[in-house]
Amino acid sequence: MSTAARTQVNPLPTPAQDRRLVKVCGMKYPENIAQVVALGPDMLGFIFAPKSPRYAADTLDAAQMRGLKVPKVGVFVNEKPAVIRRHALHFGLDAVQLHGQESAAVCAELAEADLSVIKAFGIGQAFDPRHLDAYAPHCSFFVFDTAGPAAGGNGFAFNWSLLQAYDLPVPYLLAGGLGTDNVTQLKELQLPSLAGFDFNSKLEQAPGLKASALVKQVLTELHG
Ligand SMILES: O=C(O)c1ccccc1NCC(=O)[C@H](O)[C@H](O)COP(=O)(O)O
Repeated sequence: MSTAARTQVNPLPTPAQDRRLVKVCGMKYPENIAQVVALGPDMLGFIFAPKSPRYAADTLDAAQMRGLKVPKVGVFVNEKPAVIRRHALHFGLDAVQLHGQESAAVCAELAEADLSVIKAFGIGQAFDPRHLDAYAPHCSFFVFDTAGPAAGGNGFAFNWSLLQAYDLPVPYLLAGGLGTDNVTQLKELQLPSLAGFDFNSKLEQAPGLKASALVKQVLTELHG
């Protein structure tokens, strides 16, 4: 019999009108992962983009990852589908978040390989939902993040009111510069198909190391 740890499978959460989902992204260290999981986020994100200071492939513990009882989202930037699938298998990822210029065809290929796909889009001064039509059939969620110098983790917000134009059926997470300074605004935010929030650099002590007190504060504010 194999001694390899079996993978805990966690379906992505279902969006609900009265409860915004909270994803804590950019987790890197096993002990910190255990601390944050204990606080009850809806999803955790792990960065597999080599240029990121949150690059996690070398620090994660695969056995811990496979046993986590929270949906695990691997974040990739313009990575080859074969590499994405290898990481997904090794770390027991439940979903992949594509944070570069990946095509709708790449999303379809990964979805056909039984991975839940989250496609991220960087938003600058304008937003046209028609650019997303081809992605919709293959994605469980979108992420709308601030366009900036880095692929992600830029730490500042975009003009959220641009999302009033959103009219697709795919639920989305809002990202970019979310933290304890704007969580009260987030709580009141009304936007079409908004499912939740993706927190990252503003909850950190150092890149990839989340401050439990800050994570707890946003979870308490949003979930009570
Ligand atoms: O966080 C990173 O370092 C990163 C690097 C490359 C691609 C994506 C990355 N983060 C993905 C996320 O989902 C972040 O939560 C999102 O960009 C928002 O980050 P922040 O502005 O720091 O809140």
